[in-house]
Amino acid sequence: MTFQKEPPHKHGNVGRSAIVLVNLGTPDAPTASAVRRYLKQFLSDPRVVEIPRVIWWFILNLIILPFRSGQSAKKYATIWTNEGSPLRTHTDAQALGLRAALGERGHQDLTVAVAMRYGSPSLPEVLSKLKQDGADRILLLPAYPQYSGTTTGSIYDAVFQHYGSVRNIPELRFVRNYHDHDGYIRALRDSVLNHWEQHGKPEKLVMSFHGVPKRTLMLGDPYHCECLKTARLLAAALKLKPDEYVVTFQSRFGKAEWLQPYTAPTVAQLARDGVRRVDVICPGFIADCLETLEEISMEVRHEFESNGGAQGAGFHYIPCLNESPAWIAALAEIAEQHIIGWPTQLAPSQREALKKDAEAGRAVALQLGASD
Ligand SMILES: C=CC1=C(C)c2cc3[nH]c(cc4nc(cc5[nH]c(cc1n2)c(C)c5CCC(=O)O)C(CCC(=O)O)=C4C)c(C)c3C=C
Ligand SMILES: [Fe+2]
Ligand SMILES: [Fe+2]
Repeated sequence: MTFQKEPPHKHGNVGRSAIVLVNLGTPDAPTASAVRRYLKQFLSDPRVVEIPRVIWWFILNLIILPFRSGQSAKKYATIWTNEGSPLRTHTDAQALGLRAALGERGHQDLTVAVAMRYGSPSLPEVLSKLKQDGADRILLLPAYPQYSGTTTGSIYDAVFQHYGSVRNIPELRFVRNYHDHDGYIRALRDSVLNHWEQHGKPEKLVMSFHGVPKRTLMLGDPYHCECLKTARLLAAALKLKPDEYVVTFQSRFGKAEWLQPYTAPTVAQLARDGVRRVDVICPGFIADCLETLEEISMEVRHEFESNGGAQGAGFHYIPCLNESPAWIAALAEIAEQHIIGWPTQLAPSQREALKKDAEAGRAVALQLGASD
């Protein structure tokens, strides 16, 4: 193991605190080549696909990437905006909102950055940049309310791997989950109630979560339990009776069994059963993306309508929390609960002292021949 060359430690420099909002990632463009690059990195992660590496290499490179890249690119094209991928723009907006909300709570000495697990801006590049900027306390805040080894676990992997070659590692803290956090549940409840105030209440609320292979549940992944707990808390907050909502799992990939019941067939059955109005919410996604805007709002809507559901007004997709004020406030609460003890609330005199310390540190470093 070789460690990166780093400037000498700046004696007396208290350093900065930072929060990194980490989301899954998205292609750089809605083209087959950009989607291929993204899917290759994503689907090569052994946390995401647990098939022996050699076998999977052939399936991925000879079957999945050649066929899926073009198909997925067409889907991405239907949701792409002038600003780019919705997942990326919502995550950026959330980080800006979080920075402002924490500032209002007195945490002015705090950087908020965005990183993506796959694609850009990558975790290693963001963590390196934070180090250059003098951050020596970092909170990693995954954009996943429910923990899964396939998502949250993989972010942890990437962070550990990055620091494996770093000599002077910052203090690291990780948010593991917030599937039952009051602020998150309240933000979801408000979003549903706002929708119902404008459009009336449906006969059935479908709470659709991204699926994972059923095998991961059997092997100890807590994701399924955490989804069910979120659903139960949201139903209670909305005072829903058990027959007024259903929990489903979407985005199945491959031939193996995934968590059931599946979203699309469930919604089709509701239409065939004569349910006249269905609302779908995706509480596991905090930012709208391909899986919500295309799969739910287009494909699953089509399932509903082509199985006898009312055209147009019978199917409603309730958007993700995105940058809604209630969600930004909840994010700030979640972050604040994880940065206890960090010097982020500085009085002007303390900030002045910190600056002097940093300057003194720079002077020492210069005497030692450091370049910055
Ligand atoms: C192949 C296995 C996959 C697992 C396991 C998986 C878990 C998982 N994913 C999310 C969140 C998102 N997934 C998104 C897209 C997406 N997911 C998979 C596959 C698995 N996901 C693929 C192949 C894709 C790419 C699109 C496609 O080709 O169909 C997205 C959207 C990204 C975007 O750019 O908009 C999100 C978000 C979670 C939360 C999760 C497990 C809990
Ligand atoms: Fe996924
Ligand atoms: Fe469970």
